[in-house]
Amino acid sequence: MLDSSASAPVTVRPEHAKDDHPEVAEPKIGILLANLGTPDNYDYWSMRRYLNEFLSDRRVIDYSPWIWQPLLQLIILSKRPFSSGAAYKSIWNEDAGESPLMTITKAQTAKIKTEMQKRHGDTVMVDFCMRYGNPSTRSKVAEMTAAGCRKILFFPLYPHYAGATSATANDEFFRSLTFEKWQPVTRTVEPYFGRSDYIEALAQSIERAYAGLATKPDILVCSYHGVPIRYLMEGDPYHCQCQKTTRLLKERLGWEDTEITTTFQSKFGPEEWLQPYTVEEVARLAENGKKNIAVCAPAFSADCIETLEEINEEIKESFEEAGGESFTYIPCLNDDDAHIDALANVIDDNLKGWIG
Ligand SMILES: C=CC1=C(C)c2cc3[nH]c(cc4nc(cc5[nH]c(cc1n2)c(C)c5CCC(=O)O)C(CCC(=O)O)=C4C)c(C)c3C=C
Ligand SMILES: [Fe+2]
Ligand SMILES: [Fe+2]
Repeated sequence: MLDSSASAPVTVRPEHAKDDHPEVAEPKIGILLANLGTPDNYDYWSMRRYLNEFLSDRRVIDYSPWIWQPLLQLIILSKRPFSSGAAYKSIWNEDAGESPLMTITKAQTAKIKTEMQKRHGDTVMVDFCMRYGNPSTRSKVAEMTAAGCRKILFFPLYPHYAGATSATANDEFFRSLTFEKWQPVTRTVEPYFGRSDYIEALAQSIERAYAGLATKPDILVCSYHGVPIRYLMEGDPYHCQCQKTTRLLKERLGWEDTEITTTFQSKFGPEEWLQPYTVEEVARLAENGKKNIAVCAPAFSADCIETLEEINEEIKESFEEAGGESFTYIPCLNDDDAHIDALANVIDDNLKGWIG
């Protein structure tokens, strides 16, 4: 576990303090990165605990709990922990005893910490938390305030805003603040789906992947995690932000419309989700003669079950069964240097007035 509080906080006495005052830590600025979360293991109970917390979140599934909870507890959570557990097992980082999302989030945090300390020295403290599972948002907010962070910048690591991701991470952060006697000053970070440094990092990763291929793919499929269409109609801007990322990427790469497309994956439940669905679109592409495709996943800042298992196993299979010949998955930006630099720039832009 990455431990940014390894050195004990330096404590000072308030200037007017008598002996009956507690000591307080030297003030710092906390940068708390947040990702979605992940199970502690892939066994039935670890999976059930994780999925229960995740799928009970009303920002994710907004049905009335009177209808949803019996369905979730009695039907979904009696089956899905087995199938999801098997999917996690196929991608698990056995050496570290954790999921890829956890390993990559730790690597990102370590690099961002080095970069921020290079830029700002010891006035900043960098750490990460998860919305579901461990390390919890509440535990990290408590650690940061105890270490003297009188200001905290909370940064959900999603390029695009969605109620089911950024907003629920922020909700949990705000709830965590309710437990602090001396609440820090806080800010949350604007989505970065259109920033030129993020688009540049994406474009470079695609150019690198294409340079290593014998033949240029017929098309690049930008596969974003989906949400129900109803969420878009109720005002969630996620769809439009995803479309904009693809357009900016296409412009930066200097490509034609026919060389790149947007799709949505990971449909869950009976409602209609954003379309086209990746799993169907790759089959259609193969049937229409596009036998050589590449797929990237710009909505994910780190590879996870949805990219390593769903895209690179299920979606690839759908393409090949429809006659596709060559399927290249381009990994997420993860701890790529250009990505870390872009994230550090997002942090710096959001620290304005607090630092420098
Ligand atoms: C990248 C943005 C994401 C959006 C938008 C999103 C919306 C959303 N997700 C679900 C249901 C599930 N998502 C699951 C996993 C998962 N989702 C994201 C990201 C977004 N979700 C990530 C990064 C992950 C992977 C976590 C990991 O540990 O690797 C799952 C779990 C899959 C499983 O275990 O079976 C579900 C279920 C909904 C319903 C939704 C929008 C309403
Ligand atoms: Fe999801
Ligand atoms: Fe849109």
